[in-house]
Amino acid sequence: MRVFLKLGGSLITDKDQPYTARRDVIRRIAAEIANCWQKDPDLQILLGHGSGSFGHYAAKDLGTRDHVDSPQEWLGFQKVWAAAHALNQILLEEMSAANLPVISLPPSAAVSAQARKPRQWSTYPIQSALEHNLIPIIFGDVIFDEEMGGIIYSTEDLFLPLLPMLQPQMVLLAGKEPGVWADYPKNTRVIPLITPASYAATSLTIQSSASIDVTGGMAAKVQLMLQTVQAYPEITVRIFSGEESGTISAALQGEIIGTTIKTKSE
Ligand SMILES: Nc1ncnc2c1ncn2[C@@H]1O[C@H](COP(=O)(O)OP(=O)(O)OP(=O)(O)O)[C@@H](O)[C@H]1O
Ligand SMILES: C=C(C)CCOP(=O)(O)O
Repeated sequence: MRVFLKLGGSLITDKDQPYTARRDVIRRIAAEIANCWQKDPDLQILLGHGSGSFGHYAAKDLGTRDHVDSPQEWLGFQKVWAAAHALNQILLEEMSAANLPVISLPPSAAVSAQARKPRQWSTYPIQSALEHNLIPIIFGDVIFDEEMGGIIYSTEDLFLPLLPMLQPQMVLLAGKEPGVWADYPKNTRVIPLITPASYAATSLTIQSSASIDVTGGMAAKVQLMLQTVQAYPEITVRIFSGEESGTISAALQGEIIGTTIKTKSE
């Protein structure tokens, strides 16, 4: 089984406190992944992580989401890069401490874009790492763009172009919400299943993040995941909370959890 797993910034950082990682949560998740990894030799994981109160805070202050031009903005671009990579370093430390064979393949060094569309990405290292039983890590990062100067790709933006080559069976997005709320921000009812047809037929309240965030929060996540299942109907997407112990391993083992996005009902 090949899985793309995103650890959302809302889970691995305190998104309301600048530059604050939740090390205890990251450590517990690393142990859960390690447990699944040891039990299932066929499990292949592309691990992605969001930027939470690291990259998003830097990007909000410096305005780097869609365009970089002036010398000042380029210095801002570097600051967002530094923030995103600082969080990646913490992830690497905790995953390595759990004996997971992680290898970080930073998108800023591998991807180039043109008018926000990925133009070039040498994905062979990711493919080769997966085939040789390593766990490649990618993360929301700054990207050099031939037209816009610099932009930011979220982890979900990065997952999308990798689908045709890597063909995962599942895309798991773990955050702090138990799923997609039908009645956000009242938050009394999680939507169990979203299909392209059900999404088109309902007017759901799916919005951006309540915290500082430059990549569109839940609204962008759901839209990108609908694109995912429309293009690759065999993929199952789950959006769920990784807050409770055992939820990441349950999702990795294929349990139905949170909100499922699929072309048809299960
Ligand atoms: N209908 C909804 N259901 C759930 N969350 C919603 C909804 N509408 C808006 N949101 C907001 O979107 C947030 C989730 O998106 P966010 O981008 O913060 O997740 P993440 O991927 O964990 O973070 P990051 O982008 O830092 O990696 C929720 O915490 C909430 O504030
Ligand atoms: C803000 C930066 C650098 C990346 C955002 O990626 P995301 O947290 O996956 O949305």
